[in-house]
Amino acid sequence: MAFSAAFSLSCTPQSRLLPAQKSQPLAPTTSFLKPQVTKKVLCSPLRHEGVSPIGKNPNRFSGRVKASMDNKNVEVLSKEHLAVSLAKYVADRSNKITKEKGSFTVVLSCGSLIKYLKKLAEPPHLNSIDWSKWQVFLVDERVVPKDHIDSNYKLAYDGFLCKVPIPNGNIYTIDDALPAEGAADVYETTLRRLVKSNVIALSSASGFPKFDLTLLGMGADGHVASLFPGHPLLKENQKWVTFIKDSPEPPPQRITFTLPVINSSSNIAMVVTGAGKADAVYTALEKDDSYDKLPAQLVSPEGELKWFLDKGAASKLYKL
Ligand SMILES: O=C(O)[C@H](O)[C@@H](O)[C@H](O)[C@H](O)COP(=O)(O)O
Repeated sequence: MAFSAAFSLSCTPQSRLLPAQKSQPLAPTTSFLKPQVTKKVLCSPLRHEGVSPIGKNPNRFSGRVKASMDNKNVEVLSKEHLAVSLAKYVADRSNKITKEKGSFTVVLSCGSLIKYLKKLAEPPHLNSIDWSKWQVFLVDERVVPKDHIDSNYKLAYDGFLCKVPIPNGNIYTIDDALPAEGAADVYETTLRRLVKSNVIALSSASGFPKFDLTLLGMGADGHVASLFPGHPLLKENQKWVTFIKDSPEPPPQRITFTLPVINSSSNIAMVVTGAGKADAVYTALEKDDSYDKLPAQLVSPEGELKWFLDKGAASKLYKL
């Protein structure tokens, strides 16, 4: 089969059965954040939930800090808490949607996102999620062999997928024997077949496939999937999956879901960490009216959009 559900790869089969790692106690690193008053602040006053003062200093808190910007759903957390909160968010949706429709279609981007999924592979989520109902897709993939260091599949498999009991046949990867055009066409054909067989829903609003949950990272330039700022692919509105041969970030050849497919999702979580992304986060969350929008600003799902940020990524939103 050209479009393979691949498990022929580097992670040893035994690793699927390894007991989950013992979770580390959470470090009390998150400080109480004050709204920035020196520039236009679109966020309502910060709410802090479940936090408690550290020692005698009333301005230092452990736990999580929540912000709500207009209607935007944003959580600012320490990296460790981010992984905990993201796992709960994914598990809640998995449990609810699996109960409702008997399956859960999940789209993953790669990069640093994968390491923040680690808590899903630990109790209680490891045992409470019905992994057999997961159908997993990659929002973009580099056109390299699946065992290549640049392969998104390899990253996702080694970092997450091989640690949870998702059936081999439910993970959809590119045909790495094909050039970029062919790999994109075959991936789209597979999505169309899965829509026909009701594995993937179709959005009645857009006519594009409607995944239950899309988990996205964002580059420092504001790119999502392999949709880069100013690139003509951002305007693609017919294809479901397309290709790029001049990616500004290596490797140059990739396939990617198009924006209408991403935006047809029922739920999207943007998971962004690091101070190097603070400018793009600021633009994406606070500059609704900019003319030349960043790809991340164009992410607007039919359902819910939630941002998970660490303090570094949120540092232009608030004065720390
Ligand atoms: O293939 C890719 O390059 C990824 O899918 C890409 O879209 C990634 O998600 C972002 O670049 C963020 O990556 P980081 O979180 O590692 O910065």
